[in-house]
Amino acid sequence: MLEVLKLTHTYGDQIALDDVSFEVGDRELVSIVGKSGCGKSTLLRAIAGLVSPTAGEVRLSGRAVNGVPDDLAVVFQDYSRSLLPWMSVRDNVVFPLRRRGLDRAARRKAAAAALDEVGLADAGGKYPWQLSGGMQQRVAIARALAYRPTLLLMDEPFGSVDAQTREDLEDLLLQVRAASDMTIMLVTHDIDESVYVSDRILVMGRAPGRLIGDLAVGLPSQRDRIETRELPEFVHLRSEVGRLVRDAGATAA
Ligand SMILES: Nc1ncnc2c1ncn2[C@@H]1O[C@H](COP(=O)(O)OP(=O)(O)OP(=O)(O)O)[C@@H](O)[C@H]1O
Repeated sequence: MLEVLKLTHTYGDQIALDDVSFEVGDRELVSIVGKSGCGKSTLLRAIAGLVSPTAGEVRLSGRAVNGVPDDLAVVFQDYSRSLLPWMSVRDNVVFPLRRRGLDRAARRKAAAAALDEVGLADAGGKYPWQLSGGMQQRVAIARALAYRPTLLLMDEPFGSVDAQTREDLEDLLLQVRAASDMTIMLVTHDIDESVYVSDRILVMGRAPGRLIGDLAVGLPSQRDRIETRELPEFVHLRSEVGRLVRDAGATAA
């Protein structure tokens, strides 16, 4: 469903992405990991049509991406900037649905279902600033779910919440993923997280950003935050990804 073909991007004379190619299949959940500055966000922005690559191409469902595609949603790390503080939680979720051509009743119904799915059925009338960080990120996820994208891009979505909330949100991601047809690409610094939630992990090396690993995660689809992490396959894969990231360049993550 997604093809990234010989993608190169430079900022001035700095090469952020160098000849990156891969494909992602329908309903796959693929994580991108790598040290800080290796080009993960640039790659995600190029897939989202927010950055025009210097060379190469992104194709979504067979069509070249030249701007932000209609059937795409993005969840960013910084929920406080992505949610509109003057709108209720419900209206934040409803807002992008105008682009979907839904009438008012259908928009409200879709928003209520998505808020229910993320465990915030009763929070629709509240404002984002009345919620905890983890709840605000749930709202951002509900907004993406209500939109029913073919492709969901997540850029460090759990990077601004505490460790316990992060685990809850990882489980929420697994749960919403099981209940939908979305393909998901997740940028994360957290190798443990990448192994726990993904079907596949792409590892990027830095300076310039290249793909240095593409690993299948052969864990059962039913995952448990404690038991899955005890499985030998989990421990092995976490070490393998960790080694690739560690040996990829000298700059600290
Ligand atoms: N708008 C920009 N203008 C100039 N250089 C940029 C810009 N955005 C990113 N870069 C540079 O491109 C390289 C890749 O950045 P990018 O943000 O894609 O990496 P990243 O892997 O997502 O990093 P992090 O994990 O720290 O968010 C870095 O060296 C960065 O300094």
